[in-house]
Amino acid sequence: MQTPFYLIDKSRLLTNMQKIAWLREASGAKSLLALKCFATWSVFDFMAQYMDGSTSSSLYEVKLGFEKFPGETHAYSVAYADHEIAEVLANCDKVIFNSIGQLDRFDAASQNHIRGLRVNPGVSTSEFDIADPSRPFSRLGEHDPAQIAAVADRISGLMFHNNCENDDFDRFSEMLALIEERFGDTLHRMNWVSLGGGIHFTGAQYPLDRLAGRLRQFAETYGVQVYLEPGEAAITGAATLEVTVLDTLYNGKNLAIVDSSIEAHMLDLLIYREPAKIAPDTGTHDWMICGKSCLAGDIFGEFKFDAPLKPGDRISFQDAAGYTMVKKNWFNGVKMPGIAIRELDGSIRLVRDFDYADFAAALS
Ligand SMILES: Cc1ncc(COP(=O)(O)O)c(C=O)c1O
Ligand SMILES: NCCCCNCC[C@H](N)C(=O)O
Repeated sequence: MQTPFYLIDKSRLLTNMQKIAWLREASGAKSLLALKCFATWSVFDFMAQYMDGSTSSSLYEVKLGFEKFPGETHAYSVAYADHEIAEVLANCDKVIFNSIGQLDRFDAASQNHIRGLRVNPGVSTSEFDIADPSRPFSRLGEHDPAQIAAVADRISGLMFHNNCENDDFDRFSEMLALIEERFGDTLHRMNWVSLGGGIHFTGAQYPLDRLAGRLRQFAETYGVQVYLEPGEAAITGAATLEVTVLDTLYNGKNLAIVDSSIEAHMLDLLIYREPAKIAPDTGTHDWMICGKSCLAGDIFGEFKFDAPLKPGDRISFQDAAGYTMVKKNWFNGVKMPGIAIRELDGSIRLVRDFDYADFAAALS
């Protein structure tokens, strides 16, 4: 198969899916895939056997979830436009407005729909200012308990999303306690509550049983159906980006140029200034792996290999599912990676490829 391509490994995906299904069984909490993180719909039918549906950040995502991900479809967006709302409502089971302004604006249009409101509790676990939903002056949700209580009879649910890559159960629990303290009265008036994404509960060491107990207790206290919106937790470790070395140079360090680009194919890493990962990253030969775009800093990272790299060598970058395929772009006209799936029986099939016509069609 011609590189570059993303390779989704269903057996790795299954490990996460089984934990998600266990959590639902043990806690009653439903999990909806956050399509902003992962929207590769060829594996939606597989994931839907373990998850309860999908949630979205836009009209197009909600349509994709409604069409391709069996189960419930939640609609959320930081802001809907007037011309979008009818189509949004036609493609969802619940709509969650980001602000009271949007709830008011679309009050008549959404009157016969199940409606919710995003609440910003003012605390988060994000270590990145750019990804901190509770950063100062955040636009992500309403924060004033009195104003939220005043519209409670027009909604039946609340959505909180304030965790970010949080693998610390105690921190999650403490933040939930703050939410209960601040918004408890309104929570008692709701039928459902989404606690968003960002909880790394599929991690190897995560105390899943404690999370299940806490979610069940929360649901019973307020008499609500709890939802989670895992993105990363659902697909972490489930895909690689497969690339080939095209050329090597030496400029104080060993450099290998591959047929891909971090800016075009793993952009999230560049945004957060994190290196890519390879496994194993051992050996006595140190190499910097670079992308083929013109960006001087198009560098995947520095890794260890057993032997010097040479043109034709294959490299797999790990963890290439979340916020990766959804952000791929046509910078420099670098060939967009295809998408392949490794089935549970080990066979690999290419489900999408991109060519010059796709590049040309992306602009006009
Ligand atoms: C409202 C909402 N739900 C869920 C998620 C998914 O978060 P994660 O991929 O960290 O689990 C996000 C991330 O932006 C979000 O904003
Ligand atoms: N690995 C670097 C941090 C990633 C942060 N992901 C953010 C997810 C989402 N956009 C959010 O805002 O919670």
